[in-house]
Amino acid sequence: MSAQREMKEKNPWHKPLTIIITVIGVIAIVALVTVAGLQNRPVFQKYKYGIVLDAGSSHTALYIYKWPAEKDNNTGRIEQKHSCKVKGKGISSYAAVPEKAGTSLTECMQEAEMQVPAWRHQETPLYLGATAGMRLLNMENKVASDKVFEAVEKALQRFPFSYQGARILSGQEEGAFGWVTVNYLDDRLKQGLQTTGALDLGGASTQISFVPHEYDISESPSNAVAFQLYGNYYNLYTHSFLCYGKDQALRMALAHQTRSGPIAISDPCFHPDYSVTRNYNTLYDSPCVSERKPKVAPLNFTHTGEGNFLQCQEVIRSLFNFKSCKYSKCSFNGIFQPPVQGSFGAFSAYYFVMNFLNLTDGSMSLETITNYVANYCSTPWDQIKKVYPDINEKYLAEYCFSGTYILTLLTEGYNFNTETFSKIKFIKEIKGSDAGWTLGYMLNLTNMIPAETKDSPPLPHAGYVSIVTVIVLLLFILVTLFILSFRSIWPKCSKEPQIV
Ligand SMILES: Nc1nc2c(ncn2[C@@H]2O[C@H](COP(=O)(O)OP(=O)(O)OP(=O)(O)O)[C@@H](O)[C@H]2O)c(=O)[nH]1
Ligand SMILES: [Ca+2]
Repeated sequence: MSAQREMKEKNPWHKPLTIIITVIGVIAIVALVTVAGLQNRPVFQKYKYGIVLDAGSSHTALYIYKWPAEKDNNTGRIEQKHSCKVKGKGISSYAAVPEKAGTSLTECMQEAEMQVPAWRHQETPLYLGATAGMRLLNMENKVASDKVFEAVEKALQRFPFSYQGARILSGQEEGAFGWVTVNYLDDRLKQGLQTTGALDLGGASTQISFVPHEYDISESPSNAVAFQLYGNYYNLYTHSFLCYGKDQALRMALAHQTRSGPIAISDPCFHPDYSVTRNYNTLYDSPCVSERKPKVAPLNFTHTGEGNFLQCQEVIRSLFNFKSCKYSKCSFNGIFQPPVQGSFGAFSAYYFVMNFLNLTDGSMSLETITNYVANYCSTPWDQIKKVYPDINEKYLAEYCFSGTYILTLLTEGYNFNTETFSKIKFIKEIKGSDAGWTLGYMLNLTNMIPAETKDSPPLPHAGYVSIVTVIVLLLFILVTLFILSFRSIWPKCSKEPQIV
């Protein structure tokens, strides 16, 4: 009995001190795990959302962006959650039936309703920005353009989001916001790194934006945009060429070849054996070419292909005016442009076309690419259709023209040479978000490009380290005390080695 009592007294588990040490130890471990967990927890908290509709000349696309709810005070990373391509053509094509411009958006807007949690709908800003298609319609027929906007506004206001308006972006905004998007997604702005230029080829206009090496803004102030982002200053050069998107450029090329009103043309920018009938009125129904419509012309003309890259380049060159330049340097049409500088991201139709032609591999030289396009253009149309049976024939027929146009625009228009051309990356998206002006537009309108940069965890780093160190020290002391109190009974518990 007394031996049992003695054992009990010696057993450290029966000492109040041991119990206290154990309790404190457990609390310390729980505290350590909690602090570490909170400090390093993944950012999967609630999100906020923003929606931008890109009403382009060829089609409209809806983009939903999301960012961590507690970080919308400028520090959270914004990413694309979802995109939806509106069926049919761009809103400017509904000039004669404006209501349809509104209803065309319904499906994508319903998708947005599903994508954004219902409890966030009311606070989710919704923007619509229209680009070159509406710029042209506005020039051509202001009343029709206003009606399209009215219909679009009415349609968008029916949805539960926080509608912030629909408007036409200036070419300068379109270029600058594309540049912001690319550099934001690449984390170049936050880190103050060298920026990347942005090349956007749309259907009706094309934009070039970059930070030049030495830039005398005063030479052409209308091409300059000054930014202060994350504490850094940027003097951006940007220009948008209306009518030089790939659809309007093709119109201009066809207009050039039909200027005398022939019944047939043999076009070097289309494949040999290609042949379609085109309507004169349809071709010349755009402010980019309407003034050049031949006085006397039949209703239609036969458009056949010839597949000759060099001659196609000649036709394309005729769309540019390289002669007049009142500045120190010009791109074309008398527009000031400093020499291209640094790396570039080329997106939208630059990407669609170069990706189709398998020319997005950065290691290919300008010469290889040119030879490839020349060879592609000379391939007969029947053969092309056989090789690509699943590709929309309208797109397929135009890749020869588009490839040649892209090369001519970049080299002779913007003056990229063999060396600088290799710094162009043809991209669709960056880290899961599409390259384009929409993200930059939303960042600007929601004031989400901050002056300060740091993501701050709940505790400052020094505080976190101190707390963890104190807890670890405490644990160490407790474990030592624990071992010491156990040692008092070890001799009894341990087995003596037995000599047999
Ligand atoms: N091959 C191919 N072409 C496409 C695709 N999507 C759009 N395009 C064409 O590429 C060109 C440019 O498209 P976008 O960048 O959407 O042009 P947009 O925004 O409608 O036009 P802008 O208002 O001038 O910016 C147009 O000629 C489109 O018809 C695609 O998936 N594949
Ligand atoms: Ca566009």
